[in-house]
Amino acid sequence: MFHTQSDVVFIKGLKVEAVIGVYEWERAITQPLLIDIALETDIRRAAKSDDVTDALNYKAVCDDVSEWCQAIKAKLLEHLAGQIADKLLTKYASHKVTLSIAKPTAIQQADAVGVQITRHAAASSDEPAVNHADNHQSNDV
Ligand SMILES: Nc1nc2c(c(=O)[nH]1)N=C([C@H](O)[C@@H](O)CO)CN2
Repeated sequence: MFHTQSDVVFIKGLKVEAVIGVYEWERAITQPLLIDIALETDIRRAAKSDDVTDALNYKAVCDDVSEWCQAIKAKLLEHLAGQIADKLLTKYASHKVTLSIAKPTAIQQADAVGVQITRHAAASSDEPAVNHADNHQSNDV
């Protein structure tokens, strides 16, 4: 089954102080991280009900991501981003997450450095995997 809607719940510039970095001196301090998140999700139920319990709650996502960053104490931004994307897809009703994590104070000559990743939820077991190359007749874009 294709996902044809492209609704997104997003968070921009979430600031988290966490232990992050590969060098010895970085393991003894916290540094700021700036995090952007886009969670693809179907917002139609929340749009109709106007009830936050029907929504993918961005406050809950901010709280979780802050806590996970501080707990993981990753060396590489790649590791941190991968772990957080996996946790978001497991916990929240989203089939695709795009996540960027920047270290604004890591490189003096740069405004920020970081990584951006996109991850998809595993296809559910009751839906056979679809080979998109074999679906030329599909109206989905
Ligand atoms: N691709 C990456 N390169 C680097 C990372 C990283 O997480 N991913 N980290 C560092 C250091 O921790 C750096 O931030 C210290 O200034 C270097 N390169």
